Amino acid sequence: MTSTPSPAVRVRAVTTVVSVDGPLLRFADPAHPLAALRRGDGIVGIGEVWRGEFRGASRFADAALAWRAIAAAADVVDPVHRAGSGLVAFGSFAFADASASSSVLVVPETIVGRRDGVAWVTRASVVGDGADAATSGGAAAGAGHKGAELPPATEIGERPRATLAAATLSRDDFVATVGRAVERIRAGDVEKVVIARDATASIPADADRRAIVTELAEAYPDTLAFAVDGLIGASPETLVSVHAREASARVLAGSTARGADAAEDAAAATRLATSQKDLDEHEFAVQSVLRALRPHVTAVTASEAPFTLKLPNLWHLATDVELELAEDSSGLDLVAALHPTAAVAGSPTDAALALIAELEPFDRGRYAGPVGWIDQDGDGEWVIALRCARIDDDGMLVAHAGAGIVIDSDPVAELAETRMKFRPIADALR
Ligand SMILES: C=C(O[C@@H]1C=C(C(=O)O)C=C[C@H]1O)C(=O)O
Repeated sequence: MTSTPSPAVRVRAVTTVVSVDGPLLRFADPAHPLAALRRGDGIVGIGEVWRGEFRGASRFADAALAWRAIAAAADVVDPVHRAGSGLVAFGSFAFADASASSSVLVVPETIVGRRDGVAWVTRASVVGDGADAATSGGAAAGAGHKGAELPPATEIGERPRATLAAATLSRDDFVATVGRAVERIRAGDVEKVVIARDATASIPADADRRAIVTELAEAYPDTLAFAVDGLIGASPETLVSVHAREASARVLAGSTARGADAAEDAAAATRLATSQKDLDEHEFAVQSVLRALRPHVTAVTASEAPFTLKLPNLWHLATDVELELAEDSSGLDLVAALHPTAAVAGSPTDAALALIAELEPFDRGRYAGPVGWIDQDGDGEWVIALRCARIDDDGMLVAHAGAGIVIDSDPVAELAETRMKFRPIADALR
């Protein structure tokens, strides 16, 4: 089931300082961009020298193990020492253990990165006996490193236009499904469950995917704009960000639409911050994160009360969590421990997952799964794949949006909330 790398796969990664002006996405592949960007900085990847694919309940553990082996055997030259320099794999994981979607880690052949005014290029290749085992980048393997010069940049093409249409679950079906979820909560089966619906669109097969990432990044500057293996989005929710044994997470749960004018907007934020339903829903999510992290950390602190996070489409209740990592825990270990949080599954987790599998008539794929990157030290940045769409090679696009359902949820209000959560993708295609 798993393509575990043989210990012989040895990756050499050499990072060099370069000078880069303008959007990093110009260096990415228009058809298969790899990117993790915040306010224009971050990393983009080109090509592929190694890919691991993982499935089933052990996908996180298998990926963490595979990455440990790759990182331990790697030969890394990194004078830059910034988040995202050196050896890096992009990753995207399926939401459900039983998903038909595989989960992936991908080491690009080239990474162009920029942070705090410093830019770099990393060139990776597979060396030694494992060179034949590498994936599509095999042609470059063993061929020695190209120079540190930047890969070719190309102008980002026109943004493809398309309209998102409700898919498996119509709006009415969603309202009915939320109604059933509320009944099950009343019956005591779960405390909270996150119910999602799907929507599709079709873009030209040759559309420049980078244009969608660019639009998302510009419209939602406080998010991580990502593109990994066909999954493109802008997530406001940091599952965990790890740097030099310190980690942070941002828990979001509890949402309301932005107001039409300043007064209404302020009132909406106040209502959210004082709504017992939303505060309860938020507390489930925070507790699930703290519980999951405890075995992996030596210290953890969360803000006393949630704050209201303002996004262009929504207000969210948010709590930031800061932690110190125990020795030997990597970003992927934390991801494995955290997923699925109550923010995207519900509480208690197992009962909520069973109810999602029963009530949602589709496979979430990688929606609501972790997406991000990891480096040779286990550092990295992982967000929950929200406000995103999977775009296949033929241009078929599938997006999902969900809402946390608790005992006094109003199904019609939850439908409205999912509409707001589709907006980043819907607007990026307008
Ligand atoms: C499930 C989604 O969002 C999650 C659910 C939220 C909620 O129920 O209030 C808020 C933020 C996210 O944790 C989504 O965007 O699809």
